[in-house]
Amino acid sequence: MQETASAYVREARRRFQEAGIADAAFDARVLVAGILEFSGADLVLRGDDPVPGDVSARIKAAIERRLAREPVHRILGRRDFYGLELGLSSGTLEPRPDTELLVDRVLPHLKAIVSEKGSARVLDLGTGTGAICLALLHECPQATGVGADISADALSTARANAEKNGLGGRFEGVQSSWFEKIDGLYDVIVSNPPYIVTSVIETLEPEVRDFDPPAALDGGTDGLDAYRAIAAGAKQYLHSQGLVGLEIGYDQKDPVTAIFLSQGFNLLEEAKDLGGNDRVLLFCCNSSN
Ligand SMILES: C[S@@+](CC[C@H](N)C(=O)[O-])C[C@H]1O[C@@H](n2cnc3c(N)ncnc32)[C@H](O)[C@@H]1O
Repeated sequence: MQETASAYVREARRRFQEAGIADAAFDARVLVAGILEFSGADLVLRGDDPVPGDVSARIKAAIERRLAREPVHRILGRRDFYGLELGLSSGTLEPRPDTELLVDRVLPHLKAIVSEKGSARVLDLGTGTGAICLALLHECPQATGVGADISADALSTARANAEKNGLGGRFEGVQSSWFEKIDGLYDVIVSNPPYIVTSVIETLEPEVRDFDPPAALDGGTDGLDAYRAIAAGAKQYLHSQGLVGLEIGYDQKDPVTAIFLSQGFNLLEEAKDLGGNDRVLLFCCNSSN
């Protein structure tokens, strides 16, 4: 085979299709372009340039890893989220496009708080790569944030992502099980917690089941453990006008709402993802409680 980017894309696409990988053509392009650090346009304009031997070896190894069902962005070690490039590690979930909806919905509230108070504090529980908190801080330069996670590996990745994106001065990583090591008051608490029912995890696609860390997926026997912990603690760490923004599983709107109502919150907003599934809930404090 002639060792050019185009030839590697064709080979990867063919082998991914033969292996039954769903988005074979897309994955082949993203993987090969990602290793070459090519844009989509580069792939067309420089597709017939010879690929140096060391890079060829990396492309071949990456194709084998994808055939073993490792996701493309995990192989590349990075993924874009809300316009930021985030590094990934074994202790982090790969941030999903659906989670950008949580940022979309929280952002106008965060900006309103900043225009009223001049600043705002964000707490991201289960921060992983730092995705949600860093996106909010990037969009809102007057805000500062704490990203908390139980995983030391995730926190060191989140801190590195903050530095890499010029947000290191406004982001602090704290190793904590939910609120355990958290101090102070926040204007916004956000979380995309683990919410998969434990018994469902083994039925997930291998890309998720075998490569996302279990602590990022496992929500306990009914998938709701994290929401109960967050609802039970949130009021103590929120300013009176503060809000909680959550990502949820497609079938969790009613039980998560019930959990937060039982702790004295009001449902402020709900949003569906592009697939039409319930995905985001925003709660505010109920001042009568
Ligand atoms: C679904 S991932 C979300 C990661 C990131 N926020 C995102 O949206 O891409 C859930 C995160 O919660 C963390 N986590 C799990 N149990 C936790 C706990 N008891 N306290 C704090 N974080 C926890 C996991 O390590 C993981 O990083």
